[in-house]
Amino acid sequence: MQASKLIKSLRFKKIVPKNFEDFSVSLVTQDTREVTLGSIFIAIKGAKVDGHKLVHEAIEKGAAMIIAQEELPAIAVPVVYVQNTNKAMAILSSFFYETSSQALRVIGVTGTNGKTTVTHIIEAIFRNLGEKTGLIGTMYRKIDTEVLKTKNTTPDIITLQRTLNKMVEKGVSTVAMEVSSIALIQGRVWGVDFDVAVFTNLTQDHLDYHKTMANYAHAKSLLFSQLGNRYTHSGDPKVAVLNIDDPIGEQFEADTAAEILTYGIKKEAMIKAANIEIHGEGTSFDLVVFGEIFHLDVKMVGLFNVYNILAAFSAAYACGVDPADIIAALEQFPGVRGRLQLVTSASKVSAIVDYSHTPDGLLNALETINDFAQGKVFCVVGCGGDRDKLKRPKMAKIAVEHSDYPIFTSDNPRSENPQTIIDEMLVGVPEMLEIPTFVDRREAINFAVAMAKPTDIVLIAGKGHEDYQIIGDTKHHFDDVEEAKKALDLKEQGD
Ligand SMILES: CC(=O)N[C@H]1[C@@H](OP(=O)(O)OP(=O)(O)OC[C@H]2O[C@@H](n3ccc(=O)[nH]c3=O)[C@H](O)[C@@H]2O)O[C@H](CO)[C@@H](O)[C@@H]1O[C@H](C)C(=O)N[C@@H](C)C(=O)N[C@H](CCC(=O)O)C(=O)O
Ligand SMILES: Nc1ncnc2c1ncn2[C@@H]1O[C@H](COP(=O)(O)OP(=O)(O)OP(=O)(O)O)[C@@H](O)[C@H]1O
Ligand SMILES: N[C@H](CCC[C@H](N)C(=O)O)C(=O)O
Ligand SMILES: [Mg+2]
Repeated sequence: MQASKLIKSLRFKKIVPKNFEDFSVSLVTQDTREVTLGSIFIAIKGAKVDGHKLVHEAIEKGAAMIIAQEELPAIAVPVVYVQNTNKAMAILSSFFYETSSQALRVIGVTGTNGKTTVTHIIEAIFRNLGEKTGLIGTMYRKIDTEVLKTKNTTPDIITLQRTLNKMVEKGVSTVAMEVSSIALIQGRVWGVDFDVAVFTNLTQDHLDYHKTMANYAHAKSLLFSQLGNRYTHSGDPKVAVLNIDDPIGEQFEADTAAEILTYGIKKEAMIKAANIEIHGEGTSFDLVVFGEIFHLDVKMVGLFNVYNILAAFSAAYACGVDPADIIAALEQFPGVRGRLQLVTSASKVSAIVDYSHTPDGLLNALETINDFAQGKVFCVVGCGGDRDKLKRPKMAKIAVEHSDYPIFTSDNPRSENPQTIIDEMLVGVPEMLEIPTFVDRREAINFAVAMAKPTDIVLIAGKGHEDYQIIGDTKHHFDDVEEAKKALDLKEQGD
């Protein structure tokens, strides 16, 4: 695409110099590390780095045009001044990648917990229909069978548009993507044409970033206001899928002009679950779809997973998929890696690795395990460094109140002192209780497994699929499932 054509998409701008020699744009990027000959570099004022200070580096690497929001000293290439480079980035990347999201069915999922799980279930439903699917979220970006690494749950808008574009090229038709609250505030999905937006739930997380729960809820609401009321490329109406049991779900009804599809268990919903029976190997329940009843036996356990299944079912139903086809996929779905993932052993002690890193997530995981545990429940848990500090005493209290043996440890301490994080967890626990604490997560897991007796369960919470521990700026290899297996093997050898 020619530069002159591309920057036409920015209406309010000043170009210096006014007349420039046109060129074919090789890449639009906000990152100097990606710049190649013929790129347009967009200077973003980030939390750590100001892209305006990196303009010379970008030009040295071949940038042929700069988009800026702050006055730059005279430079060798044309500069397009705009009011907000973040917005310009959204507009330019959408045009450069030819508004790929309009050629795809895009299902966005937001909420504190359950996004990764729900997007994986949605992906499985459409894949089961024989479609090529896309997935964007915490664990990876998936373009049909190709798996790409990811830094954020919701990537920056350029990476996102690039990924969507590649999906179109590869023949993908439906994309399930996690949309985090931070991404919504930062405009990482500006310009993305969602067809369906799903809300899972809202409980405490990320208050380090949003400061108040009201701000956090507002951030989530942006997905629903952004959904709009236009008809999709296929002529289907846009739909907001809302968990009606969560009071915030009800609030979001007023934030969108799209059609509403509600799901829930407690309140009167369009799509409901009833007669729920949870057992160690799975869950059975009746799915009530506008009054019509279907019986389901799924492999996932826990009431919260019934909510996740309802959310995914509703999203597919909103796209017009036949309930029988959705149910066929739901009954086969094996669960997601690192979400209540069972690690068994001959010693009959089991470990469960789960990504519960919020108070509500931890409570749900423990309540679910308590429902089917025959022996005692151990809970190895830590709290992330450089993340919401208010979660720490709350998660500690939940571990103490809902498990028989809580053990506190580290979970990605990042730039913080791990012992300080543990001390801040201990604030939530009555002083007379002696909680074993281990800064070294491996020691904590080994201790719990060594103490456990046959039929006991050791929940290892907070890191799920993560295969690293971030200490300072360094990512060390660390995998809870691997560690649990090693500890269980060691226990068997010792017995
Ligand atoms: C606090 C926060 O959200 N930070 C995000 C933000 O980074 P930032 O503002 O600090 O950016 P910066 O590093 O100052 O860089 C500014 C600009 O300079 C550019 N730059 C920088 C260095 C360089 O050498 N060259 C260069 O061009 C950068 O590309 C950028 O354009 O913009 C970046 C690009 O979009 C994000 O990757 C980054 O996420 C960081 C890694 C992060 O940890 N974010 C977390 C808090 C987050 O976003 N989490 C959510 C929710 C998770 C969940 O609940 O599932 C998520 O969606 O991941
Ligand atoms: N619907 C739900 N309600 C409450 N807790 C849930 C729900 N679904 C999952 N959880 C808990 O939260 C953990 C994380 O689940 P999942 O990865 O699906 O959420 P997420 O929203 O993608 O999280 P993140 O914000 O880190 O991306 C699970 O391991 C489980 O303990
Ligand atoms: N998306 C969440 C994941 C937290 C996972 C936990 N292991 C931690 O590092 O705190 C975050 O970045 O806050
Ligand atoms: Mg996720």
